[in-house]
Amino acid sequence: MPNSHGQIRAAASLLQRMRRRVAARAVSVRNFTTSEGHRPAIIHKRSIDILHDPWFNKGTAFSMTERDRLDLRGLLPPNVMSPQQQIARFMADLERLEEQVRDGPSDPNALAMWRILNRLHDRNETMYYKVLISKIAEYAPIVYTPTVGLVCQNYSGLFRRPRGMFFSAEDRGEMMSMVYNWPSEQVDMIVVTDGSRILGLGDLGIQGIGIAIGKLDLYVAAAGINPQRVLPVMIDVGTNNEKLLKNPLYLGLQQKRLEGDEYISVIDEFMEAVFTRWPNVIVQFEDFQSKWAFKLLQRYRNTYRMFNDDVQGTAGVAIAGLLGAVRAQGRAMIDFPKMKIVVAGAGSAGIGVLNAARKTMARMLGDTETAFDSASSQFWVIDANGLITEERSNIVPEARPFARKVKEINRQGLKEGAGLVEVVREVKPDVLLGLSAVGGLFSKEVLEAMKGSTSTRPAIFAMSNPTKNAECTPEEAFSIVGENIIFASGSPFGNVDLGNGRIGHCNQGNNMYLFPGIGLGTLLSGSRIVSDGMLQAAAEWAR
Ligand SMILES: NC(=O)c1ccc[n+]([C@@H]2O[C@H](COP(=O)([O-])OP(=O)(O)OC[C@H]3O[C@@H](n4cnc5c(N)ncnc54)[C@H](O)[C@@H]3O)[C@@H](O)[C@H]2O)c1
Ligand SMILES: O=C(O)C[C@H](O)C(=O)O
Ligand SMILES: [Mg+2]
Repeated sequence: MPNSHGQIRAAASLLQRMRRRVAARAVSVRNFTTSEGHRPAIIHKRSIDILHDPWFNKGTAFSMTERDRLDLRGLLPPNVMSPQQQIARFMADLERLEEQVRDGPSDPNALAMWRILNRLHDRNETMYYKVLISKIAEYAPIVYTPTVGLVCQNYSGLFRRPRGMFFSAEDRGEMMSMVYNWPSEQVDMIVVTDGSRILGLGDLGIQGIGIAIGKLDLYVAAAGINPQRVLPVMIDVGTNNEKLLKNPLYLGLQQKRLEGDEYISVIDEFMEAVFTRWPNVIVQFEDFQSKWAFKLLQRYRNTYRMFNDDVQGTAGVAIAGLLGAVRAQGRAMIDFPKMKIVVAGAGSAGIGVLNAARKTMARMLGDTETAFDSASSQFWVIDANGLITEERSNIVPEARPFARKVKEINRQGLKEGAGLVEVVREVKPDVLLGLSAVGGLFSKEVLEAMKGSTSTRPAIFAMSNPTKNAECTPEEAFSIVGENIIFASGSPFGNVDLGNGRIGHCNQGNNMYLFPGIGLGTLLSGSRIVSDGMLQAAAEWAR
């Protein structure tokens, strides 16, 4: 460090000279980053370094002029390819596998497709997003749910190049300077996870970063966010997954998760650091176990531009689906508060949906306290211990507003802890919604019971992810409950052939249809926070 005025002046002038030299080496290349060719990009790299930088690499599509100006001549095969030719060459490989996946989805083939796409992501981001956007319906299930679940489960073995940032419990006190290690001056969108509840797959520790990467891919592909301005983040506070704790190849901290104030202090430090460097960033919390999801949302929602996708994004998509179901049942929208809804799962997702649905119903009923009470009585909530009533001991505070009154359910012939089949039989709901992470929970008996629904078109939303964790498949639902049902699943399933040219439609109810728009809307509007009203408006507009 300089310690006298003379040394400080010398250091300052050296810095000046270095800055000028760097500026002189910066090359302004027209038509560089965009295919349309009207936005110049400044790049402070030359030669092989450009080919190794996925933000700027264009591979064989570098024109001869660019090759000369960037010292690339001789570093690439001589034939200049158009971006279209490049994509055609790449697709030949991918489409062969795609056919196999279409003929019979299998984990190894889906993973092989993910590897090919991921390698392109690491080489040439511009081309990667062009490919992704061109076939988003086909490739979203590869870079996102369900294949991303498999990727997270195998992340330590699949890891080749880092993507995003890792903050660990070991980095306490360092995060404020660490954020400046990220190469991008501007970041618009961060998706952060602590890996504690990845889809329905449980605690995957550091391997959960895959989910943040997959979500941000959709921000770029669906919302048009600049790929240089997105940042996937993993906060590694340990893992309680015994298999990972014992695996010598596991890439995260091999210690039990931090709890209590220690845990919160890590997340606080991270939030302060990222909002100091990028005051306008939006932070999406993803796949935090429920006990932290609610607490952190309450802690930050009025201070920072942030939201929790599992609590709020899921709620928005579910409300859009529920309002769509009212319409599909041929009822007036104002009938929504009359719907009887059974929800299996009272975690971050289930409670998020319940809160938002209650709010929407109460608003339709006039937004009074009585309206809230009356709306609450439309829900029957079941968790791992059965029907939640006021008699439940150790009830989580977030579930309390939805606990059924004992007298009331006694009249229905139900009691605390009643099982799902019993509840469905007695309630005869219009909607059965699953966010339990339990594959097959909507068993034959449960679906048989749904045949007693008082609705002409009962709705079944099996929203848990990934595919194996879905509460039932569309085939099961259509074949057991009947052809008139309205069906949605969290992970993608194909439609069901009902014979005689009729199709049972499988809709997808996944927060992917909401979060890119929420992020983009927040960014464009310059809103200081992400309010419930914004999510509500998005849900009602989406239906
Ligand atoms: N489709 C979507 O957009 C979307 C969004 C968020 C979460 N999810 C999925 O929802 C699932 C749950 O997520 P979460 O964060 O709420 O998890 P969580 O672990 O916090 O909650 C799961 C809930 O299900 C309950 N449960 C467990 N076994 C049950 C059973 N046999 N019967 C009834 N309830 C049972 C638990 O008691 C708990 O209340 C996951 O699979 C996740 O992938 C889907
Ligand atoms: O990631 C998804 O596919 C949806 C949701 O956020 C989940 O946690 O399951
Ligand atoms: Mg999630």
